[in-house]
Amino acid sequence: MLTRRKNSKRGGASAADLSIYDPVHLGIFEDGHHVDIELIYRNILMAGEPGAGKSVALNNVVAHGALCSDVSLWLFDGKQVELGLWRELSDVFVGPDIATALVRLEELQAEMNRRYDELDRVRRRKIDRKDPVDVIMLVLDELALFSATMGGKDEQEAFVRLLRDLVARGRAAGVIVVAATQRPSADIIPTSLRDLFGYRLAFRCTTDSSSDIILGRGWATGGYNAATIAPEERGVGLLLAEGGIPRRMKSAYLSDDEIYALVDYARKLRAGRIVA
Ligand SMILES: Nc1ncnc2c1ncn2[C@@H]1O[C@H](COP(=O)(O)OP(=O)(O)OP(=O)(O)O)[C@@H](O)[C@H]1O
Repeated sequence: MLTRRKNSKRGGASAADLSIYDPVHLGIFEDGHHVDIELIYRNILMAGEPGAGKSVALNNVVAHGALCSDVSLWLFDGKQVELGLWRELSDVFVGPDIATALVRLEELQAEMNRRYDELDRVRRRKIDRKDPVDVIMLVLDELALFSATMGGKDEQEAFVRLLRDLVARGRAAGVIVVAATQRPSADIIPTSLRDLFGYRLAFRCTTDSSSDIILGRGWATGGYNAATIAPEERGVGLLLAEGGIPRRMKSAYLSDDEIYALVDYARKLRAGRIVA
């Protein structure tokens, strides 16, 4: 048996809450279609210059996670304020503290390994909707603070090593990584890490090369270049889904008041006080 789900006080999803196996609404494409992404078994990287719209997009994903009866939220907030509104709903909240971040990532790695052992024991490849086990949504904002700013080189390298392992192997064990950075440079997002993200969302960048660091080499010369997004087009980005081509989209906007209302609602859902 896989671990029991922590959040599911009612023993399963009701019509009032969401599941991480449902698509996550991120915004709209420029042709007006909804951007609904399948985050289960995938990871997403968001990057772009300061003020381009990463936190707003991140909030959409965290909101979905918070409203799910099958998600544990692990929030790593290097700036302490971006994800702070969701803190009370999180199972784990890490501020700008590299030592704690490393301890928590090691715990998560151990949990992932344990889940793989159990899957192996029952001859399965991945967890699915029917398993009474939480999907762990690990949200990291701002990635660069953990991987390049705080702590010493050893700690930063350990952080990147652990993160790479979680992004590479976590999906089938129900670990989803959602990472954001305002520093799209090769030292923060090495290709070996970038390529593991099934979704990449590039908000406005200052250079063609930083756009390519997020999306992948060659997209800018092919006409998919986040440096061409105008500074005033906040929330506009290029979304690349594994195997596809980047598509221009605008993320849905959640005001602080809307986030507070969602936090209140999610708190009641998690306490089992709203049942369909
Ligand atoms: N989708 C959107 N619709 C409307 N306004 C938006 C949208 N996205 C961002 N904005 C506006 O841009 C501002 C900056 O966005 P956001 O905080 O998400 O940027 P950021 O990329 O996270 O910046 P930083 O890297 O400095 O944290 C928001 O406060 C909001 O006013």
